[in-house]
Amino acid sequence: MSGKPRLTYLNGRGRMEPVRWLLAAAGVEFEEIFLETREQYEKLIKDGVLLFQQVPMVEIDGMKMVQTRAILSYIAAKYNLYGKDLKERAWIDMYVEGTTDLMGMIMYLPFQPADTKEKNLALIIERATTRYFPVYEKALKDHGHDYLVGNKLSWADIHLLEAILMTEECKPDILSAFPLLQAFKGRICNVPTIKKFLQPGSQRKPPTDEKFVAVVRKIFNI
Ligand SMILES: N[C@@H](CCC(=O)N[C@@H](CS)C(=O)NCC(=O)O)C(=O)O
Repeated sequence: MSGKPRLTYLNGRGRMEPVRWLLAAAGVEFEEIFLETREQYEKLIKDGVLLFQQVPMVEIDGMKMVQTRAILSYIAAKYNLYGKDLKERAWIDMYVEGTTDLMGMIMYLPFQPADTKEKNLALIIERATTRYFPVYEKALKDHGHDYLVGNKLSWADIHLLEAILMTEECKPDILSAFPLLQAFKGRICNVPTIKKFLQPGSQRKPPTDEKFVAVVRKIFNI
């Protein structure tokens, strides 16, 4: 093995995308193994590689880590993106859980039946603009710094930018009533490692399409 973290998942966003974002923002190169068939997934289970028979799985520092949240907090702590003390960590956790909830709604949208999609899209837009974004807008205002927590880039900023870009894919002008989030987006997109990740040809994955939905259904029998 090269020493680089190795990510095992499907060739799409899903639950692995925040891991790709965090590693890329930390400036860490990583390798990826893409599951394309049910057989590949079953072999990993048979070989005892997946603790709970689920992916994402990330090989890092001699561990085969599963559970997205555990993977992300390990990477955040390892690369100094997890605050300077317990209180900063608690704030980062709260902000990240908020963006995780919002991104979860968006992640499931392409898997929903056509007749409920429109209703759920409207709910995502409502939740983003009335529940989640006001919190981050106020946090930036009250805090008065360029970042959500402390005066330094953290996992919370990286996760929020990912969520902003995902919600803009649902509604391009979704930030129109949030001037501080617009400025935040501009700043964080310009962090050199993130800027690189946002360029075409990076390991960032495109929005989930019908083809990817079909692969997910085939591999996980859903
Ligand atoms: N709590 C786990 C959930 C992982 C999960 O549901 N993974 C899906 C793919 S995105 C999976 O492996 N599904 C197969 C199964 O649960 O049997 C995490 O956050 O990583």
